[in-house]
Amino acid sequence: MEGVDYLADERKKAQFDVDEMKIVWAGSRHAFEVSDRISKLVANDPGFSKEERTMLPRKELFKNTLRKAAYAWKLIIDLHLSEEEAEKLRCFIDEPAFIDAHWVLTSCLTLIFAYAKLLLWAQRNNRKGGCPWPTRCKFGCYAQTELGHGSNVRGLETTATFDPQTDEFVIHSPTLTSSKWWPGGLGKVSTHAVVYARLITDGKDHGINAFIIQLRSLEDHKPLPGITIGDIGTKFGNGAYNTVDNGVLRFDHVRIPRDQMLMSVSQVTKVGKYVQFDVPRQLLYVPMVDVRQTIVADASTALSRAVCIATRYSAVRRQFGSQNGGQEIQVIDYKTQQSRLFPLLASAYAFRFVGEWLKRLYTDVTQRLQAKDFSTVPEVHACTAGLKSLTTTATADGIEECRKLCGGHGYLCSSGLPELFAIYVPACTYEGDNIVLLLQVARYLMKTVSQLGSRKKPVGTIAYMGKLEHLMQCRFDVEQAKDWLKPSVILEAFEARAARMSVACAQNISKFDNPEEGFAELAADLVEAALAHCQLIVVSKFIEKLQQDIPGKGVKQQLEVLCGIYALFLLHKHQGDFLGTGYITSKQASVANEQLRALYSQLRPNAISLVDAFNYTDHFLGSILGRYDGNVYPKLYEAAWKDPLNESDVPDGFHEYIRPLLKQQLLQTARL
Ligand SMILES: CCCCCCCCCC/C=C\CCCCCC(=O)SCCNC(=O)CCNC(=O)[C@H](O)C(C)(C)COP(=O)(O)OP(=O)(O)OC[C@H]1O[C@@H](n2cnc3c(N)ncnc32)[C@H](O)[C@@H]1OP(=O)(O)O
Ligand SMILES: Cc1cc2nc3c(=O)[nH]c(=O)nc-3n(C[C@H](O)[C@H](O)[C@H](O)COP(=O)(O)OP(=O)(O)OC[C@H]3O[C@@H](n4cnc5c(N)ncnc54)[C@H](O)[C@@H]3O)c2cc1C
Repeated sequence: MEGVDYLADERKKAQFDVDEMKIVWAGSRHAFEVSDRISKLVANDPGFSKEERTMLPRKELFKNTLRKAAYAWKLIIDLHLSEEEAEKLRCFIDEPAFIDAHWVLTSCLTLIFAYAKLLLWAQRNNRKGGCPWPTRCKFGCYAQTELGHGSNVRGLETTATFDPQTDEFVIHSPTLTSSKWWPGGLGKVSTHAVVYARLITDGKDHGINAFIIQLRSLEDHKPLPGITIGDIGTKFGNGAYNTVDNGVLRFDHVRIPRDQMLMSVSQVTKVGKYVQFDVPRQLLYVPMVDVRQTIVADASTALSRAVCIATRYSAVRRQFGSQNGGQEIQVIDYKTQQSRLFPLLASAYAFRFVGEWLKRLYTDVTQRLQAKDFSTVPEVHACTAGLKSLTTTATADGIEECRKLCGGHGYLCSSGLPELFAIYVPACTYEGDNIVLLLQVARYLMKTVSQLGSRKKPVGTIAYMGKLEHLMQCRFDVEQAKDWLKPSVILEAFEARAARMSVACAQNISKFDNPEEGFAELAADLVEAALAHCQLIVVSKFIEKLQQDIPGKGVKQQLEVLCGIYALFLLHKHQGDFLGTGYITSKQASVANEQLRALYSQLRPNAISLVDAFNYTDHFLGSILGRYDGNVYPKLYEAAWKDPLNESDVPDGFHEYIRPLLKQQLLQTARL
């Protein structure tokens, strides 16, 4: 039945002001209003329908994405949307596209610009003359990864050899493995790319640098001479990331003007002299930090979508326990369902707040860079790398868990979960493989531990290492479940665990003659230590959030419950670390679990309202199971009939393949 709110009773149970929570989730009243307006604009516009996306063949799917992108672009111009509104439009259209890269390029929002802006900043500061970066009527992509090398950026093979005779670079792909492979937007759309290649002057290899290269004609869109480009093929999942033209690119001695090198860390003069600037070489990598912090901010959006679907459906779905012909039990009331679902709900909120914090940290770093202060680059690199790894792994796993939480119906595309998973899961790989990134955090931690005796005091997220003596000795000395709710207790537990794991790794590495050999041998332990450090950051930023003034009846109390669940769930999951490092006893661990169960019970009546606070439209959720009104069964039934297979009662192929078999079977039966 249309118009009935099947979840109304659940909504009545809320013990907090949902509208105020919506503002906390959005980040501010202004951010809420923009999101609310733009999400409704998209939801009410049939031009942005997603209904048939998982059923379209690749070519049609891709063309449809091009149509949506052009339509979105027109709306931005016609409605005079601001950058903030345009970014929300991109988010709520909910279709990964080449346009993601283009928007970064032209409006400071898109991916490529994120990469280019720091490089260009340095370029502006070190070089006179205009900027070669295309700003109008062009589409860009970021071409770093090659067929043979992705993680190992230093191992890239594409060459950029300077020719002083013509004042040009010759760009070349010397081997098959040097083919650029994966860049989004490259395969069919981009006219330009930022290409990472080895700089060679006078026969000498100066390592990786970035170049802006035109790839396609602006007249007929054909690849320019010497350039081979194509799409790399269909990817995992129906619809999903197949809306993006991830591409392959090869150069055959392509010439570009000298000023198309992004001279951020070094320069090549007209006579071919290589000049290294007085800036850290890592500046070349800083743009990756920009995209990683965006990915952290996006993780909470993807996870909250899955959690919203699974929570609403868990309140609608009933199994077992009917008495005297009454209704069965809502599956959300099973403790096992709660212990799988509620930590994910808590994680969505935790990732939201750590994402906000990371954005502020990153803004601070970019301001420092403008003032040529590079001191905080290592910390922001460790934070973005580590949090990108933690949040994307937890989100990808969380989406899959939400699918399972929805039982069989979660496996239908109409649940929205398979496609959400297929779109999201590459986040564990792109912009840095998650293990490779945790190893970067581990390097930072080992460096910090080795410098503890020096005068360099650890600051920022690593400040806790400054009280190492205390953290190595302290013991958790309280016994009651409610003690686990004290922020200072939780914080010390996570600090002691992280510090002890790092120190143990450092001690084990020191047993090797060669520290690099030790690092390689202990890599698995180092990844665990890095994860413990990152979890500490997330927990501590949640606790910091709670110290702010949070208006609205019951809002702060709900966030306290969520924070407790996030921290105690991690403690339960990684009990081995906490027990192994000797900070808590097994009795204290069991008391913590008791407290965790109590928090689940406190959360239960608020569950539906806590997901309503995400303020997602049914269009954005794209899920029958997650519908706001809970009207699941009639809509599932209706949707089944829209499947192309149901267009006729007798399927194509019946006469060729089924009928002869049936006849054969009939004959055999007759012979018997
Ligand atoms: C809800 C549905 C979803 C909706 C979709 C929309 C989503 C929108 C958001 C997402 C947008 C787009 C998605 C797609 C984007 C994908 C783009 C890409 O994938 S681009 C390719 C990215 N590639 C990588 O990330 C490669 C990973 N590898 C590396 O980063 C490095 O090579 C390395 C760090 C592993 C280097 O290793 P190594 O060789 O040991 O390093 P070096 O010797 O070169 O340097 C070490 C030195 O540098 C410091 N360092 C390293 N990285 C950085 C950095 N990024 N910033 C600052 N400093 C860095 C490192 O700490 C070392 O410093 P020392 O002082 O020497 O210790
Ligand atoms: C959807 C998608 C979009 C992308 N978009 C772009 C783009 O726009 N532009 C671009 O340039 N690239 C892009 N990429 C490429 C992406 O950045 C790389 O795939 C990523 O950096 C991982 O590198 P790799 O593929 O070389 O993995 P590998 O490094 O080959 O990883 C394979 C395995 O080896 C392990 N491994 C590797 N090195 C180490 C180590 N040192 N220690 C321990 N284990 C290790 C990894 O953990 C992993 O398990 C995209 C990728 C995807 C999937």
